[in-house]
Amino acid sequence: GGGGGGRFEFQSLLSSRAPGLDPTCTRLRASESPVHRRGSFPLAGAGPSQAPPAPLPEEDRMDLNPSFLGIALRSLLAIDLWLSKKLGVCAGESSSWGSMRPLMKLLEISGHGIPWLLGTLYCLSRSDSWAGREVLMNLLFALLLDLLLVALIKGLVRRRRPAHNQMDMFVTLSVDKYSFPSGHATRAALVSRFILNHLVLAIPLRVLVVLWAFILGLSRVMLGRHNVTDVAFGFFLGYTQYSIVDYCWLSPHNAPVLFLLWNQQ
Ligand SMILES: CC(C)=CCC/C(C)=C/COP(=O)(O)O
Repeated sequence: GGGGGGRFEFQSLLSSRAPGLDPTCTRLRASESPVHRRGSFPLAGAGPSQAPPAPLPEEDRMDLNPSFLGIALRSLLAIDLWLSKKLGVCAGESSSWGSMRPLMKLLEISGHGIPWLLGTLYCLSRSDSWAGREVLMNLLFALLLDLLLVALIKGLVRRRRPAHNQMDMFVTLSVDKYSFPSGHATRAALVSRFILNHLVLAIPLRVLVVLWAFILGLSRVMLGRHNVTDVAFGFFLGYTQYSIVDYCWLSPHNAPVLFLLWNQQ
């Protein structure tokens, strides 16, 4: 990793073990030692009358798998940090695409939770049809579910934002100091799937909605707010959240109290 954050993240991966103790090596040594002890490999000078190799004990065979997984995860993390640093071209005014920063920040506001929540509440208050109210009530439920799940995962994972990020975001919650997953990416995927499923739009507008979601996700990395994996997982989570909302769809039949309460406002 070139940047401070990347370097630190690598170091934290390495320093999670005792100094000089590489778990990969430790595992390999642990796996090798019983083999050697049992003389499973033909040794130089060993006669042909040597007994056939004893099968590896169960725990030794299983022990190799986590190290492969570990190596794969560490490689993915290394690629993630490297690519995110490369793509963070609007991270500061002096960055190579620094002049695009205001535009990226405008995009950031377009996917922020506050305009979406306030906009939905406003439309709900103006809506005069049951059908419209039902869709908006579910959009509100989707937005709140999204905020809750993202805050929960951010608080559990606690992945720091990239070191090159400037923390100058418009209204944040305390968990927003963490970066995994990107709340803008979850909202972009959730809201765009919601819109595509519940609004009748002409094809060019549908394309625009998908483009907005994609560019918003990309802009998170370009602004240096997130690593690529934060955004990729955010898209996945937002897409899945829509399935949850669709499954639990609120209607006057299954949530009559909610609709009656709103009606009396
Ligand atoms: C204050 C409210 C209602 C929402 C916070 C929205 C926010 C700032 C999310 C962080 O998004 P990223 O994880 O993409 O940076």
